[in-house]
Amino acid sequence: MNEFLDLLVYIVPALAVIGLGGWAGVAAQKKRSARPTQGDAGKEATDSSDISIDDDPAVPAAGDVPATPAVEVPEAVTSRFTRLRSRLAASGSPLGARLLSVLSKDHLSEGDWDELEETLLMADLGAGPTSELIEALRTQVRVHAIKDAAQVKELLRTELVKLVDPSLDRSLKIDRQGEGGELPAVVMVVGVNGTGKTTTLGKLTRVLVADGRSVLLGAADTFRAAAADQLETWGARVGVATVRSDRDGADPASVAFDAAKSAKEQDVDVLLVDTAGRLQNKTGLMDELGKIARVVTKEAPISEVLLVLDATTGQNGLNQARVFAQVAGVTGIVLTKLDGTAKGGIVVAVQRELGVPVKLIGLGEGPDDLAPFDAEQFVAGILGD
Ligand SMILES: Nc1nc2c(ncn2[C@@H]2O[C@H](COP(=O)(O)OP(=O)(O)OP(=O)(O)O)[C@@H](O)[C@H]2O)c(=O)[nH]1
Repeated sequence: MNEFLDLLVYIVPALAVIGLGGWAGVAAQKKRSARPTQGDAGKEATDSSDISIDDDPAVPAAGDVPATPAVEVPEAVTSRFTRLRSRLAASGSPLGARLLSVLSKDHLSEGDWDELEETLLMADLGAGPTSELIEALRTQVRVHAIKDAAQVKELLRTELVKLVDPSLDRSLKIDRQGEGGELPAVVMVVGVNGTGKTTTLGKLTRVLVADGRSVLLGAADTFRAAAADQLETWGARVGVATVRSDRDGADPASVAFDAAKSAKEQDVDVLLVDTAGRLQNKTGLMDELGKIARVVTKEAPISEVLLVLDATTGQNGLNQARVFAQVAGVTGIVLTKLDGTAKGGIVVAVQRELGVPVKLIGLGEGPDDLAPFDAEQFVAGILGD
């Protein structure tokens, strides 16, 4: 459903939220199926004896049965927007405030321009975009003799939005595939350790479920023992099953294959595949990603490969991005941990570097702290609007 984020255009202005209208837009659409068929998913056999589907994720272990159903309803768009927007503003405002305080001076000295440059570089905007922005601002301020602080702010907003590039297609490819829509969409997350891959998939699961889509999770992170449990817990909270191996260190490609097979057999709308964190310089592990993708593709083409990057890692994140993009065919970036960092400039740097758009941003550890990326709203957040 390519309209996933496109609908932001219509809904966000009314909500004035950092792109959360995208979720609302999704919910407004007619869906092929309402909820995952958990019971059915559980009945499906998988090829490998040690790979299983938690057939009734919403039901807790015996002896621990609560009186009320355990399945949660994801937080409503209207109640999360203020919280998320203020987080982005809080993390971005040191940058915005510093830029504006310098630009609002009557006369900008060479020292002031240097300070601006330094501020932008420290926000991880990257050398190229920084000099472009400084150049554009210098020209405009000089030519139009701009002194008024409000005018300066608008100028800065326009130039920053240009750099972030609102024209990029940021829609998530989560439509069913195949000529008659007989195949599920397959979304895979990749990235180095601890960037927030599992958490992002958990949050995304909630969004898709709230949207009325049936989802299956594939725990192909067999390296970290707790990763499959973590994913399973995320799924269980919203009644989504997880295909996983009961054996630590199992072949991740085998789990991914079984997940894809089950997703197809169960006719779910979207399969989300988690992968283990891996350093971009470990060739064997990077090759493993290719293998996972190849076996999944035997069942259904991969719709999205999302590279999950920790926004606080700066230049190092860019190095990771380059290698993952080459090896794993990344189609979108998820920038996590944007709460609590003033390094939002990485959005521009990573998009330029890869030619791949930032599609989602993580703004906290909470279950609903994920938002579609929107250039204007992001810049507004940075400027502390
Ligand atoms: N503040 C903040 N924390 C986040 C965000 N996204 C994830 N985290 C936290 O980052 C930590 C790592 O998240 P995981 O989802 O386990 O990361 P991972 O990439 O799956 O980890 P590996 O499988 O070990 O590679 C957890 O403590 C998450 O709660 C975010 O947007 N903001």
